[in-house]
Amino acid sequence: MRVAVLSAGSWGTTFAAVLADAGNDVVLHGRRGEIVDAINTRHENPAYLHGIELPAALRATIDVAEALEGAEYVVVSIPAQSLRGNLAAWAPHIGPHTVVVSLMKGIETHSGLRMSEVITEVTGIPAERVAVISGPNLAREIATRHPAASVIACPDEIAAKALQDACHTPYFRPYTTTDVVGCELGGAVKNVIALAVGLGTGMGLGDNAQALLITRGLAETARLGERLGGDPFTFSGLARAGDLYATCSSPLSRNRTFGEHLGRGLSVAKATAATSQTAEGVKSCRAILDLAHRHSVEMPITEVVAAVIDGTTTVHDAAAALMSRTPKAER
Ligand SMILES: NC(=O)c1ccc[n+]([C@@H]2O[C@H](COP(=O)([O-])OP(=O)(O)OC[C@H]3O[C@@H](n4cnc5c(N)ncnc54)[C@H](O)[C@@H]3O)[C@@H](O)[C@H]2O)c1
Ligand SMILES: O=P(O)(O)OC[C@H](O)CO
Repeated sequence: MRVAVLSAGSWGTTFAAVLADAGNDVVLHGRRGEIVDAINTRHENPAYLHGIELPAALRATIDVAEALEGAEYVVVSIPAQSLRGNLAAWAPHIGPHTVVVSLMKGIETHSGLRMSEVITEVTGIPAERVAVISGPNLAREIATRHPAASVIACPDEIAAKALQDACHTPYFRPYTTTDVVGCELGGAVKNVIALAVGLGTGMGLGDNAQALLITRGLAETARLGERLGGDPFTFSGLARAGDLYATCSSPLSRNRTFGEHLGRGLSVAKATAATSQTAEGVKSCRAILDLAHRHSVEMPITEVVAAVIDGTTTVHDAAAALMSRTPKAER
């Protein structure tokens, strides 16, 4: 398959390597000439995956039209809030039969739309040709070719199966589903829960608090997912429980690390300055909360994370607010 991957950040580069290892003809688009040159000549992305050898067959270009020329799949991996603007510029170069694949885990702030919804809205490509890949996929581990699994969600099962074949390698095992809503919400909300776990870790609240946040985080994600039409099975699957667990427990997670900075007393501005890569939960948490309010879904952890990020509460008041909620039955 001829595949374009936009763009050469940590997950874009890693997934481009997976696709190249699976035997596809992959062109990766990068915005910085020095990264593109390093990928083409040294087979390394020093800015995002320092010290990891990329497949020799993987090509990179700074010219997005060149990357998109003849692509059967266009894989998009940029910060969620920049998707709409970039897509509008890229759309004229995307072929009429191309399948667009989102690797992004965020919700658009002003519209509350999921990434696949932004893609269909901006490009006019029908939902049957828009797929989402989501799961416990810490980029650096996969780039190192450690084993991982993920979920390909697409309303068209045949399209999902074709993409599954295209990205299956000895170290990357993709499953398929038609539950796009459940997969995308799982990926976006786990970032917010990882921020909460990071907050608790930074404050030194211990492992019981971490388990509390992960488990009740899963419960509030399931409430939102169910209300928006997600499949209950997805809640226990790779794109929901699996990704939540990996992100909340790994020091590689940018969201968890961002939360840790806040828990140790850094301001949002200082934590942002200390974070060179995308921590999607920081911007998406307010959009997720707005979505929850619109659909009358209670999300107490997301509520306090959004308040900490907005600066309307302190991390200590946030923890106290969660613990002083009215006791109730577990469900
Ligand atoms: N890194 C991971 O382990 C991982 C795994 C699964 C999903 N994701 C998701 O993939 C998406 C991308 O994350 P990432 O880890 O590759 O981020 P990253 O910060 O490592 O890379 C971001 C990429 O987007 C480009 N970029 C930044 N701002 C841009 C803009 N305004 N317009 C166009 N391009 C811009 C950068 O040049 C870079 O190539 C996020 O939604 C993230 O949640 C990441
Ligand atoms: O580093 P994070 O927090 O963006 O998480 C990366 C992946 O989404 C884990 O699956």
